[in-house]
Amino acid sequence: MRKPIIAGNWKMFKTFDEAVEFAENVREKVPSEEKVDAVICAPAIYLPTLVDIAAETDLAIGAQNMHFENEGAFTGEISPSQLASIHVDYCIIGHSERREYFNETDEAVNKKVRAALMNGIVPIICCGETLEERESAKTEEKVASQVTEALEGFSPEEVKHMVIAYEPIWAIGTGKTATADDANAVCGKIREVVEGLYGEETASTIRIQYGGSVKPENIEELLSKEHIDGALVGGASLQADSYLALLNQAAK
Ligand SMILES: O=C[C@H](O)COP(=O)(O)O
Repeated sequence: MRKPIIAGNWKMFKTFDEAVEFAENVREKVPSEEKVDAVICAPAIYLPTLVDIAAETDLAIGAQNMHFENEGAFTGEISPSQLASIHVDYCIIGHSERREYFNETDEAVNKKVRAALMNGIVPIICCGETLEERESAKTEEKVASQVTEALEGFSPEEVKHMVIAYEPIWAIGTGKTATADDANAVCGKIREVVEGLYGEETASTIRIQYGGSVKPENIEELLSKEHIDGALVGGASLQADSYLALLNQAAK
């Protein structure tokens, strides 16, 4: 049985004081990591402080993006080895907002996934279709191609340590959630793609999250589905109460 993973993605929200208050509030309240992996992916400038606050608790801290080189003349970028040097455990890679607004390509995603693993960071690899693609029945094709390119060139053992987040773009921040059955069908398709590339054992080990308007009211049904192993959560991860409610549901 796969352990659920609930990752909050704060995106570009919260002041420093709000971030600290949140982390201090939840750090002792998150369920045991034996039951659920609890992650907060915060703005980069807050990461060292949040890592300190979360130290020796069951809360893990992640980044929202990184470069694929460990160092170099890349003004304004943050490297995977820099994240590792402050003990960041996770990094979201290829979020649709990065693909759309910052031209992140599947090739860059693949390089970032490799760089994350080489630095001991768990990549949360995002994929998902636009509304137009869904309406023209291209969801599976789009997601399969994103996953295939992101996962190119790894060993089965490496792939087992990755997390994939299926986020239909039309469901992000809109209040529209894919039905649990639809989300499960696409997550099942992703598992099939992983199986085709890396075999049954890897496919049944890798964790696949759903993301897109997840909240305490719909998490239970989503997590009851065979292929959904957790959630990547935007809006509902910004308040301690709703974030904890999501974790507690997942830990049941
Ligand atoms: O990374 C998180 C997703 O973009 C979902 O955001 P949301 O829960 O606000 O819809």
